[in-house]
Amino acid sequence: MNQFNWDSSFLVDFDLKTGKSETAESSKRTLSQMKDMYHDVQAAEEILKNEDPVIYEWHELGCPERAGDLAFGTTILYPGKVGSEYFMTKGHFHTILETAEVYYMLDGEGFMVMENPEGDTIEMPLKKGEVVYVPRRYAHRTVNTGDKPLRTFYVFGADAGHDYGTIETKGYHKMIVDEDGKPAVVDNPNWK
Ligand SMILES: O=P(O)(O)OC[C@H]1O[C@H](O)[C@H](O)[C@@H](O)[C@@H]1O
Ligand SMILES: [Fe+2]
Repeated sequence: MNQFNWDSSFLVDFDLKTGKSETAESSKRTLSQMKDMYHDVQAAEEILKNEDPVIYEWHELGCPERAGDLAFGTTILYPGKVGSEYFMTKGHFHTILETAEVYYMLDGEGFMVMENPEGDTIEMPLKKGEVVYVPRRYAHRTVNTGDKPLRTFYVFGADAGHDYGTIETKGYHKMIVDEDGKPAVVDNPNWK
């Protein structure tokens, strides 16, 4: 569904408090759809016995995947943990690896966890009012270390594409866990 004319101008609503939009389509990922991304599989199974929580939702405009266009929207990542690991997005490389992205932090606190194919990693702490620049070639995942939703507004080159497979099979080098009530960056023992 594409209700916007990307060859003309248009206006769209985004509520910069809630991150929600009346117009943009919303999609969600629940724990059952991404339980294998978490380190503590047993903790994930325990939660899923009682409920299948929404981990995050995002609003997008169905931008065509054309070079030169800009895709943008918002993501709302809910607070919570699976074992000691904070709720996070699935994360992806861009299929066109040389595509950067910016995220403006509307609310909340957390980390942008990034890594490139060479294994260089960046764990950038984020708080409300900051813009994080995700450079070309870096996979990116948002982690919510706070107790309220982490809300971001994002923009990236629309032809970038999403490569989920690499992260699904290899995982990330680093993970963000709760250590005595504070977020800590640790090596992911499951990294392949
Ligand atoms: O693609 P995920 O890692 O699941 O995150 C979901 C969405 O969140 C972000 O805001 C991105 O900019 C989107 O491109 C992405 O599809
Ligand atoms: Fe991206």
